Amino acid sequence: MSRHRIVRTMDYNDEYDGYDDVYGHSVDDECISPTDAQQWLYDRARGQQSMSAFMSKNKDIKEEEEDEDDDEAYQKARRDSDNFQMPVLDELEQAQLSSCVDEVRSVVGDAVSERLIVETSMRFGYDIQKILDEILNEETNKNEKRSQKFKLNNAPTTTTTSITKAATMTTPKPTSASAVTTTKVTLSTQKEARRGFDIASPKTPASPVLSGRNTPVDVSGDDVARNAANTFKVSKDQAQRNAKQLYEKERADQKSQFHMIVIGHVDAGKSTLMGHLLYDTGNVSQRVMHKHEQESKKLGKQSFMYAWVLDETGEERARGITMDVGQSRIETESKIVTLLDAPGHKDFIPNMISGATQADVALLVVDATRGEFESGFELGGQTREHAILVRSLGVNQLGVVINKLDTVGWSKERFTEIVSKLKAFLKQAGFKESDVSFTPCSGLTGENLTKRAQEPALIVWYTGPHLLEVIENFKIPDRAIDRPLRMSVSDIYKGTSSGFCISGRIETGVLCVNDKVLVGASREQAQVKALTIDELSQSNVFAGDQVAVTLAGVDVNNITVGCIICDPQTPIPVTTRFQARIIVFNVKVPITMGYPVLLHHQSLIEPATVCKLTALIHKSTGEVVKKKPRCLGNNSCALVEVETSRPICIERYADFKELGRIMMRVAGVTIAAGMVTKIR
Ligand SMILES: Nc1nc2c(ncn2[C@@H]2O[C@H](COP(=O)(O)OP(=O)(O)OP(=O)(O)O)[C@@H](O)[C@H]2O)c(=O)[nH]1
Repeated sequence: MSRHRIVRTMDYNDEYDGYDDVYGHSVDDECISPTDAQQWLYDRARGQQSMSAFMSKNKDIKEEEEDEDDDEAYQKARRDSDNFQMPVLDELEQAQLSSCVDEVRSVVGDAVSERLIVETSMRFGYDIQKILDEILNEETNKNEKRSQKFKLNNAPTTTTTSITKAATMTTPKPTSASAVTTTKVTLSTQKEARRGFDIASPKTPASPVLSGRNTPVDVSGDDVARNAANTFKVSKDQAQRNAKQLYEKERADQKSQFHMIVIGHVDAGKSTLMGHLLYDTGNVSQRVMHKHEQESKKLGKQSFMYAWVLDETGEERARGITMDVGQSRIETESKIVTLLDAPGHKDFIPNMISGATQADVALLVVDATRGEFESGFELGGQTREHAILVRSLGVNQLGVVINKLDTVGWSKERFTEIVSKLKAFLKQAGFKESDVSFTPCSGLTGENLTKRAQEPALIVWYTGPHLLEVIENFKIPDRAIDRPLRMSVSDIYKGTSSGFCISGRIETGVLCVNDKVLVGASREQAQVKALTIDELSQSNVFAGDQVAVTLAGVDVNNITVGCIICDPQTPIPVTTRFQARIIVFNVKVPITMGYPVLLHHQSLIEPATVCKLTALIHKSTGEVVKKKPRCLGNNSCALVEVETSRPICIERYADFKELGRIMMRVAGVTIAAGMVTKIR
C-alpha cells in the first residue's frame, strides 16, 4: 500500500450553494488546540529551558509606547465607564446586552467606553453587525479628526507611521500571563495600513500541520512577465488533439476508476474498516495479515491488526493513529477504486484536506458506541468538520458507515438515532438525500463488509446492501476531458531516469508524452518525458487520473507542492490578489481587514491576508446585504478580497470548478471556505 498525497475528481454539475447554512455549527471546538496552545503558552520543549532563562531572554522587550492622544482617549473611556450606571433590564434583555458587550469588546478592546457600547447596543436592538459598524465608524471619525489636528500641528513633518500609530487600538489580549502576542485592529484612515496580526509563514518549520508541504517559489513579477512574453510553440499534434476521441479510443473497454476518501473522527475505525475490506477482497494476503496479527499481538495492540494494513509507519503503529493519508486499491466487478484513508486527528487536518482535494466520493465513518458518536459529532469532534470540508471541496456522494455496531448489540434504535441526527446535518451541509447512504457494520468483526449481514441481531432489521455494494454503487463523476490541461502537483521526487518526477491529479484535459507544459507561477516551459499510473507506463493520461510525470527542461526549484501544470496555449491565471465568496464558520475573533490566514488551494498552503471586505451577502439569494462591512462573524457569507504573499495559480470557480475552491485556516482551525469569483 502506498502513502502519498493523492487525487480528486468531482461532480462538475453540482453547485456549491445551499449547504452553507450549517457552517456556523460545524467545527465548534471548545478545547484549545495544540497549535493554539503553541501560540500562547510557555513551552519547555521549545528550547526555553527554564522560566528564568525564558524571562531573561525576553527582558529587553520594551513596553509598547502609547501615543498621548491614545492615552487621553483611553483615560476618557475609563472615566466614562467608571461613572456609568447600567440600565435596569429584565433577565432576557440583560443576557442579550451582556453577550453583546462581550462580543463588541472582543473586537474593539478596552479603548471604547462601557457607556458607548451599552447605549449603542440598545439603540441597535443588539444587532452586533450594526453596533460594531456604528462604534467603529465613530472611532474612525474621531481618529480622522485627531489625525487632521495632528497634521495641522505638525504640518511639515507628518509621517505615515505616526498617524497610523495614533489610531491603533488593541483588541483582546490573551489572559495568560505568559502570552506574548497581541492582536491588533488598526483604525487608521491610511489606505495602506493593514489590520491583524502576523502568523508564521509555512516556510518556518515543522508544525505537524504543515509537514511535507511547500509553498511556491518566490516568483518576481519580472520572471512572470519574461516567461509570459515567451511564445510557446507546441506541436501540431498537441495543438489539434481531440481529447474526447482519444479517451474513447483508449479507455472505452476499461473499468471506470474513482478515488474514495475515508473520513471521520479520530478512532472511528476508518483504518480497521479499510484494512479488513482489503483483506476480505483478497488485496492483502493471508501471510501479511498473519504477520500483522503476530506483531500487533506482541505490542499488546492486536485490535489494530487490520489498521496496520494502512497505518504503515512505526509512529502511526506505536501511537495507534493515522497521521498521513494512506492509499490502496480495490477492484469491484465494474470499478477500480483508489482508497484514501485520511487521518481523523485534528492536528492532521491539512493532510486530510490534501487527500480530500483528490477524492471523487467519500465514506464517512462514525463510531456507534454510546458516547463516542456524540463526542465525534456533537462535542467539537471531526465528524462535522470532515463532512463540511469534503463538501466544500466538491465531493457530493457520501456513504455513511455506522461502524462498531457490535458495541451496542446491533441495536436498531441506536442506528436510527444516529441516522436521523446525521441526515439533518448532512442535508444542511449540502448533500442531496439521494446521494447519501447509511450502512451498519463492524470493521473489526467484518460484519456486512463484503457479504450481506449474517449477525442474527442485525438481520432482523437490516436487509440492505453491504459496504462493498455501496462502494460499487457510487456514480462515476464526469471527467472534464475536453477542457484545457490543468494538473495540480501533490508530490515531487527524483525519478529513476534523467529529469525528475511530479505526481498529482489531472484535474482537466489530457496530457501526452512529449507535450509541452507550463509549470507553476513562474510559467517556465517543460516537456513531458514519461507518464505513469500506478507505476505502469502510459502514453496519454486524462482528467481524473492520478499520475506521475517525468519532466525535462525545467529547474526542479521552480516546482513546488501545490503548483499547477497547465496547457501553454491556454495558461492558468497567475495572481497575488483575487475576490472570493466565502462562508465563515469558526472564528474566535471576527475577520477584519488585514486578517491573516493560511490559504488552502488544492495541495497549496500559502500565507495570505483578507485585504478587503467587499460585501456581506445573503446566504441563499446571494444578494448584497451590506457593502463594506467592518467585520465578519461566524456563519456570515461575504465577498472578500484575498492577497497572497507570492503569486499563485488559481482559477475562477465559474471557469474551472476544481481549481476555484479555497479554504482558509488559522491556528489549526478551518475558519472559512469559498469559491473564487474574480481574479485581479
Ligand atoms: N468493537 C469494535 N472496535 C473497533 C471497530 N473498528 C475499529 N475498532 C477499534 O477502534 C480502535 C481505532 O481503530 P482505527 O481503525 O485505528 O481508527 P481510525 O478511525 O482509523 O483512527 P485514526 O485514523 O487515527 O483517526 C482500534 O482499537 C480498533 O480495534 C469495530 O467495528 N468494533
